[in-house]
Amino acid sequence: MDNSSLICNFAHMNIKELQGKRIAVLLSGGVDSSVVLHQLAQQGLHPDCFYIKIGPEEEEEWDCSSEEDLEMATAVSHKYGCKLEVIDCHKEYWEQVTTYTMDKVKAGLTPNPDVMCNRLIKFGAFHDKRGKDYDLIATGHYAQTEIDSEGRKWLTTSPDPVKDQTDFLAQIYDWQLKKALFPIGHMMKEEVREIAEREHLVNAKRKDSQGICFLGKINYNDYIRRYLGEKPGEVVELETGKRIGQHQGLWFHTIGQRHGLGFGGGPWFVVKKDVAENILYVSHGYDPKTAYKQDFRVHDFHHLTLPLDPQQTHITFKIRHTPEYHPATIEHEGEGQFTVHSTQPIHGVAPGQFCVIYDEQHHRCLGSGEITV
Ligand SMILES: Nc1ncnc2c1ncn2[C@@H]1O[C@H](COP(=O)(O)OP(=O)(O)OP(=O)(O)O)[C@@H](O)[C@H]1O
Repeated sequence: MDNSSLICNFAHMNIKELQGKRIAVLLSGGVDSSVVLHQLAQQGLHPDCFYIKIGPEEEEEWDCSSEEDLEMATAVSHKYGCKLEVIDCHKEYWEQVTTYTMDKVKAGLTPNPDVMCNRLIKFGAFHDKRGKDYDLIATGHYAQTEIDSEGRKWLTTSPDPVKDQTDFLAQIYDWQLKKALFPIGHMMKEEVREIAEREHLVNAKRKDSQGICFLGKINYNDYIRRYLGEKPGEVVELETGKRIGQHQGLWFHTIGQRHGLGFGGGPWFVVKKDVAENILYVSHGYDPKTAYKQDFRVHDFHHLTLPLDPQQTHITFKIRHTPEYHPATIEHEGEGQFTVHSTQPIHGVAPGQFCVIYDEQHHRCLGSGEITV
C-alpha cells in the first residue's frame, strides 16, 4: 500500500486536503498515540501535540506514572520535531466526569466515566482550551470514520474487535466527530506495536493503559469511597428473601458481578439493587437465569450522525467493552426511547450502562443511550 492510500484510509481525505489542515495530536505517552504521530509524520505533516494533564486528587502531588507518560510523550514529539504542550484539564475532569460518575452511582446506576471522558475532556475541555484552534484532533482510538454519499461523517468500527473503542466514542457530539481523526483506526493492535518497534519508539514495549481513563492507577472502589463513603445494608437472596450477609454500600457492586462478594456457599451473582431500601439482591448458582436479560429499555438516546431511523429495527449492540456485538431488534417508543429485544440472553444488564447501537453488520456506530431496564 502506498502512503497516499494509507492516508485516504484513515482520513477519507487525500493527502493534499490533510496537508492544508491544522492538526492537533492528543499524545498520551502510550504506544497508540505515538504511532498516530508517526503515521502523520510519514506524510510529511508536523502536527502540534498535546498532553492532557489530570492529577489524581485535588491537593495531592501529581503521581509518577503521569510524569513517565509526559516524559514518553515529550520524547516521541521530539523524535518527529513536533511541539508538545501540556494542557491542564484537572479541574474540568473532577468537576464534570467525577460529578457525572458520583451522581449516577448514588442513584444506584452503573456509570461509564471512560465514555464521558471523550465527550467532556478529550473532545470537550481540551477543545475549549486549544483544540478549537485546529481543524482536526487526532487520537489513537481504535475507531474509523467514513463519509456517505451525502457528505455526512459516520463513526465506524475497528477491524480489531478486541481493541475497538467506538463504544467509548458513542456519546460524542456530531461536531466533535467531524473534527476527529483516527490515524491508526484501520490497524490491528499487533500492527501498531510492530510499527512502534520498527521505529524504535521509546514506549514500543509499554503495557496498554487500563482502568478508568486518566485515573488508571486509582482503584474504582477507592475513587467512589472517597466521595460517597460507605453505607452498609443487607444482602438478600432474590428467590428466597433470605438474608445472607451485609454490603458496605450498593455503589461497590455492579449487576452481573460474581467475584468479590465474600459470602460462603457461593457462587453468588448480584442481580438487583434496591436503592430506597439499600438492599443488594443476589442469586445463587453457577449461572442463574436472573443474571440474564433479553429485553430491556433504553432512553435518552444520543445519535452520532443521524437520529435512529424508525424503520431500522435490526441492529447489533454492546453494553460493555467486550469484543461481541449482540444481534437484536428494537421497538421504537418515541423520542430517543426504545426497547431492545436481544436475540440471546445478555449477562449483567444494569441500569445506567450505555447501550451502544450499531447497524446490523456492526459497521456503523449509530449512537448510545442509557439502559433503564
Ligand atoms: N493524558 C493524555 N493526553 C493526551 N491525550 C491522551 C491522554 N490520554 C489519552 N489520550 C488520547 O486518547 C486516546 C485513547 O486513550 P486510551 O487511554 O483509551 O487509549 P490507549 O489505547 O491506551 O492509547 P495510548 O496507547 O495512546 O495511550 C489516546 O490514544 C490519546 O490520543
